[in-house]
Amino acid sequence: MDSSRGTLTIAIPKGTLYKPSLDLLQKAGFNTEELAGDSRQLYFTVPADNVRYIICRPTDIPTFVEYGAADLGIAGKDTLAEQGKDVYELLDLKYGFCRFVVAAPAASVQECGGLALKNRGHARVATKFPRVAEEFFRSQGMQAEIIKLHGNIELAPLVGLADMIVDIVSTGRTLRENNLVELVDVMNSTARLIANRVNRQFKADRINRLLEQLAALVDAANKEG
Ligand SMILES: Nc1ncnc2c1ncn2[C@@H]1O[C@H](COP(=O)(O)OP(=O)(O)OP(=O)(O)O)[C@@H](O)[C@H]1O
Ligand SMILES: O=P(O)(O)OC[C@H]1O[C@H](OP(=O)(O)OP(=O)(O)O)[C@H](O)[C@@H]1O
Repeated sequence: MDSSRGTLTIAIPKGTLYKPSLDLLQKAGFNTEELAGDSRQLYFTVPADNVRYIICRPTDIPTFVEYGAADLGIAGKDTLAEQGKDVYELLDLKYGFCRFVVAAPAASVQECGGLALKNRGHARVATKFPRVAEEFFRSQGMQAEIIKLHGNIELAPLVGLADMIVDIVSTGRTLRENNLVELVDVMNSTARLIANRVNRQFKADRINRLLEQLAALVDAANKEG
């Protein structure tokens, strides 16, 4: 088996991780110029690099990779933790840093006697990450009713849909501007390079080469601070 042949298909997440992902690939010597414009095209082939890029919703990246529609993809650890898809996590790319937190309205902190979670008893929790939330509350020995939402989670406790939220926080601005406070820091998340389990072997030479390049770039960026 020649494990270096064939076009490599890389799934790039649109949204927050899009630009840093293209920047990293460009630094590794890949031509990502065509993807940098404001085109609505979702599929790009760069024959000179023997690479094909597909542009996906961030939460769909693990699915494209699991099914082998992409050999590689870039996804947040938050998404990977939530979905538990059968993909190979190759590298922590160390950008897209955010944290999973439990948060509640500032006003309720006084009512519950402070930030301690245990004083809150049975709680209704809104989140985009029901699996992470459920596992967290179970690990605390707490009962929680999990309400799945698809975005703007911070709204839920402000209108009585939930007592608390489990969501990701980056700068903390969204929590602050909605008068919510962090009760618990659950887990950190950064972007990860993931691979399809079969194609990781089948295209091992190419993937290993790319992996080494990216790992060196990530290391260098980290040393720069
Ligand atoms: N405010 C943020 N700061 C830094 N990284 C973030 C932030 N929000 C999300 N991320 C990271 O970027 C990833 C993609 O988030 P983004 O907001 O672009 O898409 P999404 O709305 O979560 O995805 P989808 O459109 O598929 O539902 C997240 O999984 C997370 O790892
Ligand atoms: O701490 P901050 O820097 O304010 O960032 C946190 C916000 O970013 C994410 O939302 P996103 O923009 O992905 O929108 P969403 O609510 O539709 O998921 C997250 O769900 C928070 O709302």
